[in-house]
Amino acid sequence: MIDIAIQSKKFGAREILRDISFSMKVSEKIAIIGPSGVGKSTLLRIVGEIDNDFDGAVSTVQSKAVVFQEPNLLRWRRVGQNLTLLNKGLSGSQAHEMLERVGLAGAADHFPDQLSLGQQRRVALARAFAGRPELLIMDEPFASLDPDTYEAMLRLTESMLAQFRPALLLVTHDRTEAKRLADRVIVLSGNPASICEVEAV
Ligand SMILES: Nc1ncnc2c1ncn2[C@@H]1O[C@H](COP(=O)(O)OP(=O)(O)OP(=O)(O)O)[C@@H](O)[C@H]1O
Repeated sequence: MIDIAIQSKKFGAREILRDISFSMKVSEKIAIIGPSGVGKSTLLRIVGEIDNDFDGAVSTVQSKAVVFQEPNLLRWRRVGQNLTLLNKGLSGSQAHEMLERVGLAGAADHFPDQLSLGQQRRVALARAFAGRPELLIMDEPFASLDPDTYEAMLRLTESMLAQFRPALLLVTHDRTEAKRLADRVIVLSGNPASICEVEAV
């Protein structure tokens, strides 16, 4: 169980989040939706322990991975090394297998810039799942993809979630996507933001 209990998050004098509490069961998938600027990414950064400057508490999760909208690959390292450097204990052949899993067999020795943006996002997905995370955090991972690539990425993510079964905390603008990927949808609204609706899918 991962417990999130944020009493307040401020940037300077401005309060962004207030009284946001929920728990995630093992392998539970939760989507966070809400208007632009409401505080979705701020919430993810707190849960991901990237931002510790808030009032409240979140469970410490030993093994977590974060996928952002940008693939955020190390450009000067080969694709295979992008997987092994960030996942201690992952062998070169295991990295190969993960790349094969995302449809990129043979890409291990390429540099990220030699791949398309869609392929780079697949690498980011392989890197995230390679560590077998207990919690996967995704911040609008499918934004600005063309429709075919979008559908392919969504399907790949669905099948990897089913295979590896991490808990998922996903931020998206898209309610349909939220319902497709998540067991529960949490809607944030207000200023400061709090939970205005929780929808079981
Ligand atoms: N480091 C920061 N310093 C000051 N204000 C910040 C900082 N990061 C975010 N904010 C502000 O906090 C508010 C919430 O931002 P956040 O990025 O969490 O929103 P969001 O819901 O993820 O938006 P979007 O859907 O557009 O990505 C915004 O008003 C933003 O300007």
